[in-house]
Amino acid sequence: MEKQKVTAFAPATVANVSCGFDILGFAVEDLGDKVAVTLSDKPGVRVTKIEGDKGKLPYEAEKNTCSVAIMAMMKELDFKGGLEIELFKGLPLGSGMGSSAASAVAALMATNTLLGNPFEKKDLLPFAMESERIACGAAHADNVSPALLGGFVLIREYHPLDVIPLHVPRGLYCTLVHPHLVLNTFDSRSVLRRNVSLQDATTQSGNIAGLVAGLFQEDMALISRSLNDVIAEPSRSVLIPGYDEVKEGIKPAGALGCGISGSGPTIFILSPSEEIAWEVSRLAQQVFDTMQLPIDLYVSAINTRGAYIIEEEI
Ligand SMILES: Nc1ncnc2c1ncn2[C@@H]1O[C@H](COP(=O)(O)OP(=O)(O)OP(=O)(O)O)[C@@H](O)[C@H]1O
Ligand SMILES: N[C@@H](CCO)C(=O)O
Repeated sequence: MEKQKVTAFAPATVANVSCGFDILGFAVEDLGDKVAVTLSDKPGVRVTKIEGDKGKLPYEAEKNTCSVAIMAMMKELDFKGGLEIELFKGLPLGSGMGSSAASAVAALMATNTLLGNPFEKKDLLPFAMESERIACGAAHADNVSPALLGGFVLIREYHPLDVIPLHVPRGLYCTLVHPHLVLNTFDSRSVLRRNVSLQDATTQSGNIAGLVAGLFQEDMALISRSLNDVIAEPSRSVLIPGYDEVKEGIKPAGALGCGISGSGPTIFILSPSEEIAWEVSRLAQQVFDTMQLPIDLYVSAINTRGAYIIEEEI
């Protein structure tokens, strides 16, 4: 029987993971956006409801990442019908937790199911990337890929797109420290140096290769040594108060390392156990209490499921 309305969820994601600028990301559990898509007799795509955004997100179909992604999909399918979108934001905007990506991926999952699954899950990625272009000016895939597929995902190449799911080591936990600041990805990209020295390119390549090997070998010490970013972190960390203090405090407590989640201001910390992930969250809280800057803290295993359907209504 034909479905009329489908609701989907897509999780928060940590892009870059230090050394993997624009080419690596992982998904987080529980936190995320929900999108419901309903068939309509009126042709075209409309955003009819947005909750949880404090009135900040656009209803115009050409500006909201949900509708931009769906329109890219409809164009590919030559689908001329009507769709209505309801967005329930669980993620803060401009947080570095892949907020724009989660909306787009949830919208695509719901629409794909509503239309009878014309695409495999991974084939939804190009449509989600179009929405990132609208959100921040660059069609980067390091949030949308893990939001869709779950786990750690490597984008080996963009042209043509070559997306590689990686192994998730047992016991790996993540702490997210979200200072109450807004950093738009567009602005955080504009502070990046346009050129990278040969030495930095070599260092970064060694670390990304080491990180990928460390994930597959479940070698926590190798993961720890590889969490080092010489390309984006030096320009961006100065925009995040408390970043250096958190970085300094967490390793003696047993964490593997930390970095800027996506374009910030959220800081991600990787730990080899849930216990250590909670311990470093308390350390981060102390750092920000001293500065009297409010934060939200999340402790999560790595989400290996990615986006999923919550409900189908007939
Ligand atoms: N459905 C949507 N959800 C979130 N942001 C959206 C949405 N539609 C449009 N936008 C726009 O995208 C921008 C938010 O994206 P931005 O990339 O800054 O945040 P983010 O996704 O949390 O960060 P990051 O990509 O670093 O994880 C805002 O300018 C917002 O208006
Ligand atoms: N790779 C992107 C991720 C944004 O979340 C950036 O660092 O700008």
